[in-house]
Amino acid sequence: MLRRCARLLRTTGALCGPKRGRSFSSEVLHVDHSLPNPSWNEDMRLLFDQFMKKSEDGSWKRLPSYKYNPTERIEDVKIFFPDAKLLKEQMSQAQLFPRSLGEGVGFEYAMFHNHVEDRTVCIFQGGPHLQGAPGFLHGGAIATMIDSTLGMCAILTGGIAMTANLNINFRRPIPLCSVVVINCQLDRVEGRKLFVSCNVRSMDEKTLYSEATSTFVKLDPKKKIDIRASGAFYTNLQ
Ligand SMILES: CCCCC/C=C\C/C=C\C/C=C\C/C=C/CCCC(=O)SCCNC(=O)CCNC(=O)[C@H](O)C(C)(C)COP(=O)(O)OP(=O)(O)OC[C@H]1O[C@@H](n2cnc3c(N)ncnc32)[C@H](O)[C@@H]1OP(=O)(O)O
Repeated sequence: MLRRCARLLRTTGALCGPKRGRSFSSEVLHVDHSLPNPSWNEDMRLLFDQFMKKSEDGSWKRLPSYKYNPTERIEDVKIFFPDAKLLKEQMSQAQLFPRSLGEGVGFEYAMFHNHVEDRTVCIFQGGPHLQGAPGFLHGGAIATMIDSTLGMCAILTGGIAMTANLNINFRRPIPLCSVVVINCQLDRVEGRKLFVSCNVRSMDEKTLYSEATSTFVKLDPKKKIDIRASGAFYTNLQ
């Protein structure tokens, strides 16, 4: 496993150190990171191909994923924000956390959604920069992917919502650089509350790594979100 991680670090160039500066070119904006790249191991590719096959009849759909929140989504979210200009800047400049690390060293994942069954599946290969206990994934990294997958499931089935509550049971440690499957479903809807749950299993489904339940709350258009509070963020970056 450690050898596999070392190979990953070499192929992705992570040992060369961090790159300086930021690029906001449209080329960077439009790279879909939920497609196979050289850092994906065989298991990841196999699962990806299996889900692409399942997507052929339209029951499953691959969810594209970018470093930035796609500004096409702005129509869906702008009713919640009083300042549309600031929102647009935020969505196109700030990076989505799970896509903010270099290729292969952090979160490699692809999600698929089934609209009929209200289910979202994420295939996830956690790279060497997500280490917690030696040789295993950090719990926060696991929580990030669980939250992201549950979030997609909630948003795609119920509309724009935020995580209000997240409970995770970590049953077994997840080996670094292994591939796991996060299986999410919408359990029920009560008013603005969307109850979702998931399990995280090994590729052969024999090992149950984690289980989680979560409540997402659909945003209320009457309650505006003021992102001016993150003004310091822009000052520091520029
Ligand atoms: C705008 C964000 C979304 C934008 C998405 C845009 C595009 C999507 C594109 C790509 C998506 C990419 C990734 C998608 C995945 C994302 C996953 C990440 C999601 C997050 O990482 S997100 C960050 C962490 N998240 C927060 O930062 C939330 C902080 N929080 C709040 O902002 C408020 O708290 C809020 C809005 C949650 C509710 O506030 P509110 O004022 O609208 O609602 P209110 O309090 O009135 O509650 C209404 C009913 O929910 C019940 N309720 C409330 N809180 C509860 C709790 N904790 N447990 C159980 N029930 C709860 C009440 O009991 C009441 O229930 P009842 O109706 O029965 O009385």
